[in-house]
Amino acid sequence: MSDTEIPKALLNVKNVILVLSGKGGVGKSSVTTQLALTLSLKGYKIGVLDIDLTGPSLPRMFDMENSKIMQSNNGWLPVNIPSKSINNIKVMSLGFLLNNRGDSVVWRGPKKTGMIRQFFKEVQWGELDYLIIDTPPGTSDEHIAIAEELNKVPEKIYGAVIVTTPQLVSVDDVRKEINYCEKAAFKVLGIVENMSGFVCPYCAECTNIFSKGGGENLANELNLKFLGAVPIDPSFVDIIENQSKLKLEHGKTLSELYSSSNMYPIFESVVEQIL
Ligand SMILES: Nc1ncnc2c1ncn2[C@@H]1O[C@H](COP(=O)(O)OP(=O)(O)OP(=O)(O)O)[C@@H](O)[C@H]1O
Ligand code: SF4
Repeated sequence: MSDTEIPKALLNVKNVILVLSGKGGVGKSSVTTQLALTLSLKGYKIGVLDIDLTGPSLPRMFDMENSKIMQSNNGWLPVNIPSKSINNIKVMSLGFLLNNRGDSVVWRGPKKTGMIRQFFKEVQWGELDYLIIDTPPGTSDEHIAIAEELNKVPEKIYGAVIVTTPQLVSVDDVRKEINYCEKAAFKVLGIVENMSGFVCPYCAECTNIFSKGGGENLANELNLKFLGAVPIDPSFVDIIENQSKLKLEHGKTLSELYSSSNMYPIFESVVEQIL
């Protein structure tokens, strides 16, 4: 059953960026948060929509696990990230609608499709420069629903960032994701190779645990932009998962913490290449 109603939630959204990966756990949500933070520090108004329905991880990554969505007369109000220094990122996630943190979402396809349509109709983003959508891994019911909604407003589709790890198994799955982008008429903005080597926190030596270069080779082969290699970096997990603790310990704001992190220059370069 298809629905022809224009996605009202995108009325004042200028551009939509999708973050995709063939496999789970390769760092899609982490890349989504880094893109959002980097773009916000450049002054853009950002929305982040977590469509990873069965594993919504953005509330944790933005340190907003206890947040709840408010309902207005016109729909759902997304939540501002809890930061004094960053006031231009709003987030919507199924995680905010669950009663308990540990609740699982075991839904069949039509229910997932219904929820995605509701996200595209109900969320009151207000004016946004970029809406970044974190998707589930692979090509599933959620991907079909996203493509159907976005293709009603093709002028808003900015493109897709594909995330992979360097190994061949992950890289092979990326080909399927690129195939999905072609079918859905999403421009591929480029490939990010995440977990590309491990940076030792003691001596800063980089060891290639999961090999290296798979993402870059694939980008070259398919004539796509290689946006950058992101190493496995314990400080990255720290910034993402322990924001409250770090802010308290160091007396720093989130923007100070993030802009002084090892990740910032890498994602600044990624963002420069896609803008
Ligand atoms: N470059 C990195 N360095 C260190 N840790 C990382 C890096 N990238 C991701 N991680 C960690 O790996 C875990 C998985 O990352 P993330 O949740 O972003 O993956 P995902 O692809 O979105 O997963 P899912 O398929 O479950 O949605 C997280 O704990 C995250 O903090
Ligand atoms: S990279 Fe160097 S400092 Fe880091 S664990 Fe290995 S030997 Fe030790």
